[in-house]
Amino acid sequence: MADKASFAVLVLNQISKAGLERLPAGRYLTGKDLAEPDAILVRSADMHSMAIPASVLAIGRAGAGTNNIPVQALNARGVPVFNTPGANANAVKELVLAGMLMAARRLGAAQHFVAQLDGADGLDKAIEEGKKPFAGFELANQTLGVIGLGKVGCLVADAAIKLGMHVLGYDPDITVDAAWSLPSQVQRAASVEDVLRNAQLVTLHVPLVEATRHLVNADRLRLMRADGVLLNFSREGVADDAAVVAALDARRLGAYVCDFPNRAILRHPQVIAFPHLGASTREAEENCARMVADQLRDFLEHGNIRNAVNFPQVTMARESNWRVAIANSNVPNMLGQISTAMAQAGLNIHNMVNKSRGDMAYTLVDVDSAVDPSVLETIRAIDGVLAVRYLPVA
Ligand SMILES: NC(=O)c1ccc[n+]([C@@H]2O[C@H](COP(=O)([O-])OP(=O)(O)OC[C@H]3O[C@@H](n4cnc5c(N)ncnc54)[C@H](O)[C@@H]3O)[C@@H](O)[C@H]2O)c1
Ligand SMILES: O=C(O)CC[C@@H](O)C(=O)O
Repeated sequence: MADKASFAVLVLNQISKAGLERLPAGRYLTGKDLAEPDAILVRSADMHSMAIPASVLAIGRAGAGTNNIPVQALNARGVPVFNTPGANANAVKELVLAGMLMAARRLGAAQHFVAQLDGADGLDKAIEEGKKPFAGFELANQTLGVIGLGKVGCLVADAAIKLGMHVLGYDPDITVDAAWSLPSQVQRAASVEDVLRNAQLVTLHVPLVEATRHLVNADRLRLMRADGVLLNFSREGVADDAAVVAALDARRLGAYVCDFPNRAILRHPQVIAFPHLGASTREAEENCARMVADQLRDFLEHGNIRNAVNFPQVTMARESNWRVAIANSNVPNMLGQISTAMAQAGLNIHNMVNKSRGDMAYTLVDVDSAVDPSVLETIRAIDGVLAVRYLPVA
């Protein structure tokens, strides 16, 4: 297999020009209709039913959630799925703050009331009389529960503390970096139930995976205060929306703020819904596009893996002109077999890095001379090897 002089990148959603510009036209072809792409750039397009061409070496998600991508199936092909941790977190945080304020002060209904006034004589009286139903509550001194303390959850927790709120956070897998980034005032909850029982407002910031599907269900909703506010900026499916509507109708929940409208919640008077707007700011779209383009390029040209959801972080500075990148199952004796194949072909290993994550492992090997295609075929034939790429410096 020879070095690839150029790469074709299929673009499934609108990706900011700020990112596409980082794939230089001389080496990259980007477009919506490419038959045999080397990579795919995507935002929220559902790829589960898509036939992903065999030519695809990587997927780049300009955003955080990857539930629209068939990651398991791509594992079997040794294809990394990159995302952009934190690149849109501030945009989501700001919309969560807006959602909390809209719910606390009934701003949507109040604005609707003003919009339908006809401006006739007696307007001032109509305003003063009409505002009575819109008296709300202040966020300061309320308790906000944050479920999921990753990039978004940590920013929301920090902003809430700055607004004078008490914050109760829950994340069984919080990273050390995330924990360090949290203000010391954030209290640690023992469970989802603990958060729901003790917070007036509860905001969800977890990925949608099988373990988080209907994380907030009918039983758990019963733990919330009758005037409580639930905010879902995670994904449709993290809260059971039918159960949420039942709780709202039975006056066991005060309001639901949601970024994923569907038939169950549409036009409900106690629902404040946005059209999946969390990440839709100019800044977030540019941040995500730049980050994903850089990661994709580093992988396509050098085999480096940064921020893949299904592979370990593996980067190695280039010290030789001949690099082989191998994705394999995380099983014993893979490195032994790979290095034996290289040694038998008379190749001297200059530098090597191998890391694993769950079922997946990834190896970068720099050698001191050119690699014959037959060596790559030998490595490709090893049981457990999923993908092999040769990346000589052009
Ligand atoms: N509305 C939008 O436009 C928008 C924008 C960005 C992200 N999102 C959604 O928000 C999610 C979170 O984004 P992020 O950037 O903070 O991701 P992140 O990966 O930085 O954080 C997710 C956190 O959730 C935690 N978690 C997982 N399962 C949990 C559970 N059962 N209970 C508690 N915590 C759990 C993880 O440990 C992690 O810390 C994304 O996966 C995406 O679905 C939506
Ligand atoms: O791309 C978008 O517009 C939304 C992205 C957002 O849902 C995410 O998970 O990052």
